[in-house]
Amino acid sequence: FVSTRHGIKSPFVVGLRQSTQDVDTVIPRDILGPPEPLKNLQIGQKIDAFRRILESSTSMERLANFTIERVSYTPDAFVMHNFLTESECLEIQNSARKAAMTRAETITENDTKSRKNCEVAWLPSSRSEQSHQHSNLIPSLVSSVANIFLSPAVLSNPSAGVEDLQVLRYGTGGEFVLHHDGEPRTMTVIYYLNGVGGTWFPLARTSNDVNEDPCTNMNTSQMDASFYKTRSQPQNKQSALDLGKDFQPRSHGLLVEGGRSSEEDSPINQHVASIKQGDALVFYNYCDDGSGRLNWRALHAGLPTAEEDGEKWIANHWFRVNDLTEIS
Ligand SMILES: O=C(O)CCC(=O)C(=O)O
Ligand SMILES: [Fe+2]
Repeated sequence: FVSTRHGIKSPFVVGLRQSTQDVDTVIPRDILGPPEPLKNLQIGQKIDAFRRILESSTSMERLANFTIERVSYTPDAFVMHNFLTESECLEIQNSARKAAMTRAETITENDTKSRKNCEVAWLPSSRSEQSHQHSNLIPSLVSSVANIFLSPAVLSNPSAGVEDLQVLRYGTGGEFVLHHDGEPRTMTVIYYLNGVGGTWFPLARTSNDVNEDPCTNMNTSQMDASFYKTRSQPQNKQSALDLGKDFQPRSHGLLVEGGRSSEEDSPINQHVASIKQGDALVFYNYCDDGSGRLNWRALHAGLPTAEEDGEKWIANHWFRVNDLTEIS
């Protein structure tokens, strides 16, 4: 991802659709979603991947294996099983504690209730900001994720980048109500740092069978249009909540749930994907059909943390393309 800083020009002419105005489609398809071979991965299929880990005790590099599994078609969503080691999960938690955690606030103005009982710390993503005490863990996660999940066109877009790592600690009952991660966050990565999950996508399609699509009975083009009317900042929270009101976790959409021991356990049903400590979820927030529109089906919530789960620790990495028009 370092190359984007040097401004290698993309060969594509791209531009983001502006608010609700109709403009000609100028974004090629297959840029804002998963590249090959992830694109063609079916639900239930896995591919093997690896990343380089620097062992801090020995300063030796080793390759760590993990698997990638598709968990939803719309939005495109994947779980990376065993992406982080336990000690890496603890390192991130400890760095967040040291950085001092403050009450989490969402980007939506005048809205303090979207996130409840949740604290946040931001840790630098860029290599140059790593202090001597810090390992290169976070920058190395950025490169691994970017190289696997971003298309060549996004990787070479000079305005593409990643935000600092946002670490969240929820207490019992802590939650984040239904929302869309919003513009210009093209891709979200959620790292599960202690095995507690509860991330729910009510509108996700997790089956090849169209009858099992939670949105079959919806007028999807109208949904698209109404989402578009309300997506401007501050996000209209009520309209987001309304979109999920007829649906239930475990029966509709996709629930990314913690607590089950291993990926070998067969899931309860197609609406549930199990994660454990060190797993990560990757999903795409834009449609990849050339329209440049946000995908309203990427709406999601962090469900209230159960008492028996105690704390829930996750971290978010938001990859973004700040200005697709820049390279038009
Ligand atoms: O808590 C979760 O599981 C999801 C968090 C989330 O969606 C966010 O922080 O944007
Ligand atoms: Fe989110």
